[in-house]
Amino acid sequence: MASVSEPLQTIDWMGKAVPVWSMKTLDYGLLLSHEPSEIDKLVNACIDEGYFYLDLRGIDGRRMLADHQDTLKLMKRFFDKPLEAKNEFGLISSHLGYEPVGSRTGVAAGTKDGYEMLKVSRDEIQRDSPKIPAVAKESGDLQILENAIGSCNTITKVLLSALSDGLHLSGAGRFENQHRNERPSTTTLSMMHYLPSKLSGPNNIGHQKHTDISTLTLLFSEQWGLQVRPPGECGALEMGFVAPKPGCAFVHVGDSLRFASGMKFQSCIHRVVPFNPTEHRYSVAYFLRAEDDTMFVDSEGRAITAGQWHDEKFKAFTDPELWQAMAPKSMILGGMKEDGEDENVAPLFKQALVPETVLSKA
Ligand SMILES: O=C(O)CCC(=O)C(=O)O
Ligand SMILES: [Fe+2]
Repeated sequence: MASVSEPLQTIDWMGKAVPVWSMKTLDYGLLLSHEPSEIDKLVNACIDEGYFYLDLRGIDGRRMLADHQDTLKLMKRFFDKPLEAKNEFGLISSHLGYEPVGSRTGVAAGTKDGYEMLKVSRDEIQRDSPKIPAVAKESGDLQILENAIGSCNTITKVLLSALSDGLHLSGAGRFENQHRNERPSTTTLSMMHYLPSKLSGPNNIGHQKHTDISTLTLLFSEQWGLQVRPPGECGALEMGFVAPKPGCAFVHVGDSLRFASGMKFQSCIHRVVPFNPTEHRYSVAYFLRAEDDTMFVDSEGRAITAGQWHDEKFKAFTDPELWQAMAPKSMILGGMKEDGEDENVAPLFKQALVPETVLSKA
């Protein structure tokens, strides 16, 4: 497998030099015009890395960047509200509703996650009275959410269409045809707020290592914290940061697209660490997922529907750490292989967080 994958640079994080991995940049306008060389570059990014930047600064994508800024303002207002208001409906289903901090496993051994999350599904936003907490339904909010979901949906379908061209798929075999809006799916917009460690406490840290369930993930974050393990010859390489890039979104290939490509494409192995434990970090991920009854063959050779894969993996995300460790690795990492173990980051956090904890008790 040809790979990126020399780190261009390193960055100092918690007293260590950590790689900053480079990523290819794809141009949204060129993909929309079906420019052959850009389509080749896209297919190669999915085969070689399973992630890339998508440049949205041209006239076709700029609208999405504006929608994202509106979403960020909405999120900041929402996450500032009292827990009871945010949790008005709780988690209605795995892809719709509010998840408080600590609902899943964290990034360091023995911890839970360090973020709260509001999810609004594409199916739900198309209903007459979507079940969204009243504090995210104030004047203009619904329009903001609809615009963001609509923009993300269009962009991810443009990517799918370019990939179908690149793989010479036709008719019902094209990827877009398994992602029709009117068929039930778990497609959703997830808005995440990572708390500063002083507020989350030392036992709630980051976002565990995983691959996404989705077909494609369009991820917006202007702040550092996202790390990936690039695929290498013998398994994924060392975890390293990827830098936020102005005007660009991150795109991850998820398990469903890896399965649909017959394992030709890589799923992106990633996690989130508190790059700066004193800051609030906000990120927005649109998970484009296949229609629930789409059939795949997973990395264990099982025939499975997109709906079933989603439910099994969502359960694995929320299972206690011990159960997760006992489950086949093909679940959390979608069958992607790793070269060696990740360093256990727990001791780094212990050192860094103790003074904060002591301070807050003083
Ligand atoms: O917050 C981020 O930057 C990434 C979140 C993520 O990996 C996910 O929600 O699947
Ligand atoms: Fe993810």
